[in-house]
This record gives sequence, structure tokens and C-alpha cells, in this order.
Amino acid sequence: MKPIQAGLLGIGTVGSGVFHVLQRNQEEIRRRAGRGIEITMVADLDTARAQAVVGEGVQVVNDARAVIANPDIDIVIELIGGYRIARDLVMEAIAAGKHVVTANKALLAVHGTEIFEAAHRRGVMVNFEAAVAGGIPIIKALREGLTANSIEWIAGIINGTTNFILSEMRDKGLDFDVALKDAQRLGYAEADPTFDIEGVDAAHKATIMSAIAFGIPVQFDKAYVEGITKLGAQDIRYAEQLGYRIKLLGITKRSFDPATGALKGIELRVHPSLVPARRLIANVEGAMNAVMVQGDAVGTTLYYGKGAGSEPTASAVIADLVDITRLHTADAAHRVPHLAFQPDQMSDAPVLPMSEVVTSYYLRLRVADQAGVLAKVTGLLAAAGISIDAMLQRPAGAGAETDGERGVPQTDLIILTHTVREGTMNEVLAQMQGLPTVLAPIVRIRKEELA
Ligand SMILES: NC(=O)c1ccc[n+]([C@@H]2O[C@H](COP(=O)([O-])OP(=O)(O)OC[C@H]3O[C@@H](n4cnc5c(N)ncnc54)[C@H](O)[C@@H]3O)[C@@H](O)[C@H]2O)c1
Ligand SMILES: N[C@@H](CCO)C(=O)O
Ligand code: NA
Repeated sequence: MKPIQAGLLGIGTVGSGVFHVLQRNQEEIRRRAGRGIEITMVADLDTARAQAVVGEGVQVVNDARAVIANPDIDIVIELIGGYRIARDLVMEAIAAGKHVVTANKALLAVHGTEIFEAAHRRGVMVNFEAAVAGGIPIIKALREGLTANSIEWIAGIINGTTNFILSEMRDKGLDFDVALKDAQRLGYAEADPTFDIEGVDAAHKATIMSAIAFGIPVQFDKAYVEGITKLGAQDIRYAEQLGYRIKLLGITKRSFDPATGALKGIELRVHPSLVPARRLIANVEGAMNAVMVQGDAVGTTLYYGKGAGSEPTASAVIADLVDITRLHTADAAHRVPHLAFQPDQMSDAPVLPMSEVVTSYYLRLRVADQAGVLAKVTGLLAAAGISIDAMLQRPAGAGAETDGERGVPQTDLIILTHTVREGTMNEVLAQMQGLPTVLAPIVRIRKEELA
């Protein structure tokens, strides 16, 4: 049989990896797919660079629409990125009856509903393994391997750039900015790295996983998003002293009413989290990703590997090409549904507001070092029914022995709490912040036991 022909839109970090791996392993891939897979046309704005990557045998154009219009091409691979042009091109490729492979989590988290509906109507596949945790086959695990389970929660380190930055800061004492530059140089960061450091990229990926795990539409606009830019080095240190590591986690979870047992909705959130240092996931370092999935039948499973970079991401893109090649002639009923659940079987369970999330907390308060302060702080927690798990008091550090303006001696109080509703915690934090003996904005980091 003739090889299936694919057209590539965008040949940067990931696109060049796809081209090279497909070429290097073409014989094995052909034996697995049952048919050869060839990239016969490439579009990139920088045609000279693109031509240098693919050599003379492959047609290079600067207009992505020329690839979509080519009748010999059955699969369009979108590796441009971003929401705007990529959305139009993917929709046009679907309308033209092409299957699509994309690594673009931003696109799917925001426009996924529209894209999957269009693909379903047109009878084509949109595959996106590379969009979540790069080379780790997590989409396949969730959609196929774990299909027997009622998924209870997913928690993952799903942004390589921020995990790399946190590791470099902790291990080598590097400054945030230096570590970020290194992550950009290594090809981990998004075109706009604020997406990485502000938690947006992780939230895109968590949004996609929430849809697949719980059969809800992709709803990025409902996600709670907090990045690592406000994390202080001293919090990383204090967390260690208490037996925890701080990781940027993407979390999605079914939440039940404790009184009735009824499903309240779905938690969907990204924020720095304290994780017990003894957990495997707490020891995932550098640009590596790891995703924990808790299913009712299988229990806890963990997926670990490279979540970013040229060839690791290419590995996932090519797996999608192979799946499409195998299923090309099968009708929609025989394919794996885009979001794991059949399109007419989606749930309308709401994504919960952050105030309804129940979790535990790390609090750091800069307080006046005087009698009765601790009692006031813990009194507010007690009045709200919030129980304390552990506590530290530490000197405020060199140069911070006294409060600048008022000259009051000061100290740091670090408190770990047991679980409480976030809305309740917010009220207590507002009261604490109002105490005259609390001298600086209170630091609050959520804590996940992941058990
Ligand atoms: N880099 C990674 O590790 C990684 C991992 C997983 C997913 N992704 C995703 O993969 C996608 C590509 O990322 P990348 O790192 O390869 O980006 P990149 O910037 O290295 O490559 C994008 C390429 O698209 C080209 N391009 C831009 N506009 C174009 C247009 N209108 N028509 C044709 N070509 C155009 C650029 O010239 C560039 O060569 C993004 O959606 C990204 O989020 C990247
Ligand atoms: N910028 C992303 C690339 C992989 O999606 C990361 O750092 O994880
Ligand atoms: Na993946």
C-alpha cells in the first residue's frame, strides 16, 4: 500500500523533531502502522530554515492553506501554536476532510468543544497526545488504558519549564530569571513564557485531562490558575523543614457533598502545592513531568517522563499519526472518542468555584515577636473550626529582625492546617491580615497529601 501522506504546519522545535524521528524510525513505524507515513509538504513562515531541516525532497511553502488544499494529504499536523491562526487552520483542515494531529493545548483547552464537534460531524480524527505531558502517553492511558475506572482525581506536574525553574532554584540556588532563560534556551518554554510561569500552560493541560477523566466539556475559563512567580525562596526552605516539597500541580477531582454523598462538581485548579517529600511525585525534578491518576478500580497510577522538548514531544505526535493511519478507514463508531466519552454522553457536572475546594494549607505570617500574638492567630483558626497540623516559628532572617517602619521585633510563623473549605480559609485569612500584629501580607500555599 502507498504511504499515507501528512502535511506539517510549523516546523520549529516540535516540527523538526517529528520530521527527524519519522525519518529515522520509518521502517519500524511502517511495520507498526501497517503502512508507511510520509511528510510530503511543510508550511513555515521561514521557508529557508524549513527547507534546511527537511532537505530538497520535500515541498516547502509559506502558506499553510496550500497544505490543507493539497488533495493527496490525508493528515494535517498543526505545530504552529497559539489560539488564533491555529484555530482557523485546524477548522479549515477538518472542513476539508483531513485528520488533524496537534500538540496545541492552548487551542484545545479554549476551542476544544467547537473543534471536536466539527471533527465528529465531518468524520475525521483530531489527535492530541503531545498536548498533555509531551511524550508521556497520558491521553492514551486515560482514554483507553483506564477506561474501566471511575476516575477520582488527577494531580500532575505538567509544566516542564516551571518544574525546571523550581528545581534549579532549590538545588543550585539559581535566580528565577536565570533558570527561566535556561528553560527557554533548552526549548521547554512556550513562545510566551508567561503562559508557563503564571500556570496557564498547566491549566490548559489540566482542562483537557478534566474533560477526558470526567466526561465534561473543556472549560478553561472555569479553571483556577496561579503560577510560581510569587513563590519565595524561604517558603521552599520552610516546606522542606516540615517534610514537604513545593511543586506546581495541575489538579482535577470529583467533589462530593460529605453529608449526602451527591456529586457537587469538578475541581479544576493549578497552583503551587506542598507535597509530602516521601511521595514519588515530590522527587520529579528538572523538566520532567509526572501525572498521578487515582481510579476506583486500579488505585493510584503514576506516569513519568519528558513533558517537553523536540523529540519527546515528537514521540507523541508520531504515535497519533500511527493511530490515525491504522484507523483511517474505520468509521466513527469504531474509533476512540475524542474526549473518551461518546459525544452524546457528556456530563453537565459543574466545575466548582475555588471557594468550594476543600484542601489543607501552609501559611506563613510575618508577625510582631511579642506575647499573645500566637494565641490571637490560632484563636481565629479555632473559631472557624480549622485544625492545626504542624507549626514552626523561625527568625525573620538577616536584615529583617525588626519591622522597618515601626522598629517592632518580628518573626515568621509557619502553620500547616488540616483540611478546610477554601471559602472559610479566605475569611479567616482576611481576619488575620487585619490583626495589627501581622506585619506583612500572609503567604498561603495549598497542600495536597495525594493519598
Ligand atoms: N516545545 C515543546 O517542548 C512543546 C511540547 C508540547 C507541546 N508543544 C506545543 O507545540 C506547538 C509548537 O511548539 P514549538 O515549541 O515547536 O514552537 P516553535 O515556535 O519552535 O515552532 C513554531 C513554528 O511555526 C512557524 N509558524 C508560525 N506562524 C506560522 C504560520 N502562520 N504558518 C506557518 N508556520 C508558522 C514558526 O516559524 C515556527 O517555525 C505549540 O502549540 C506548543 O505549545 C511544544
Ligand atoms: N512549555 C511547556 C511545553 C510542553 O507542553 C512546558 O514547559 O511544559
Ligand atoms: Na502526552
